[in-house]
Amino acid sequence: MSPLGPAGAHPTPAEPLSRSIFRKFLLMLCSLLTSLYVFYCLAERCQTLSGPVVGLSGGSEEAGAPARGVLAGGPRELAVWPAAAQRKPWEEETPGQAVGPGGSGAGSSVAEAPPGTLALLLDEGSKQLPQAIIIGVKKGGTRALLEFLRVHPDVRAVGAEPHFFDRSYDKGLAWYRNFSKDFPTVLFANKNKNKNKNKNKNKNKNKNKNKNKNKNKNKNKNKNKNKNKNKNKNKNKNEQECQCFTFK
Ligand SMILES: Nc1ncnc2c1ncn2[C@@H]1O[C@H](COP(=O)(O)OS(=O)(=O)O)[C@@H](OP(=O)(O)O)[C@H]1O
Repeated sequence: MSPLGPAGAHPTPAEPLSRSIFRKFLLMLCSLLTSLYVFYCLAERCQTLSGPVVGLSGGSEEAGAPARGVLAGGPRELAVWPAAAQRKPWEEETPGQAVGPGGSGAGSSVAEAPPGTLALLLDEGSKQLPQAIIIGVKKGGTRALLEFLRVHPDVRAVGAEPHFFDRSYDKGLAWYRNFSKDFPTVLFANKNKNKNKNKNKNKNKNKNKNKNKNKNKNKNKNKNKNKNKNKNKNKNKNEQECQCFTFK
C-alpha cells in the first residue's frame, strides 16, 4: 500500500521528527526562562539584603532605633549595635575630612556606597578607622580576647603595632587612617616597649633586695628608692594597652 498524503490519517515519517524537535525546543525554552527567572529573583534578593557593613550607614536611623549593622552569621550580641555607638568622638576633630555618617573618613567608600553593594564585599571599607578598641592592663588577657574575636569572619584584626596612641598621636588621624588602609583592624600600643621596661625594673628590684640583705647601711635611702620604685610599679600597672579592631 502506498502511504497516504499529508491530509490523510497516517502521518509521513517527517512529521514525528519535526514534533520531537519542536518539543525539545519548547523544553529548552522553558528551562531557559526558568533559569532566567531564578537569576532575576536571586539578584533582587541580593540587592535587598543588608551588607555586613550596613551599620556604617546607620546615620539616618531614627534615634533609639537599632542601626542596620548586622554581622552575617554573628552572635546576637554582636549582631546589632546602636547607631549612636558608631559615631566616633574624633569625627568632629577632623574638619578637613569629609566624615561619612558611619565614621569613615575621606577615601572610605563604605560610607558612600549604598548598602548591599559589592563595594562592601570587596574590602573597600578598609580605610576606615577602627570601630572598636580593646583596652586592658598588661597581662590582662587582651591578646586572648583579640584572638577570640578575630576568629569571627566579620572581624578583621591587624597584627602590627602602629603605636599611634603613644608614639604617633601627633601625626594625626590621617596618619592613623592611612595605616589602617592596609591593616584595618587591630592596632596595638605600648606593649613591647613596656614589657622590656618591666623586665629591667624587675632585675633592678632583685639587685636592690640582695643589697639590702647584705648591707644594713643606708636603710633610709633604700626605703626611699623602694618607695619610688613602687610608685613606678603602680604607674606601669595603670598603663593600658590598646588594641583596635573593626568589623568587615
Ligand atoms: N582566659 C584566661 N584566663 C587566665 N589567663 C589568661 C586567659 N587568657 C590569657 N591569659 C593569660 O594572660 C596573659 C597574657 O595577657 P596579655 O595578652 O594581656 O599579655 S600582653 O601584655 O599582651 O603580653 C598570659 O599569661 P602568661 O602566660 O603568664 O604571660 C595568658 O596566659
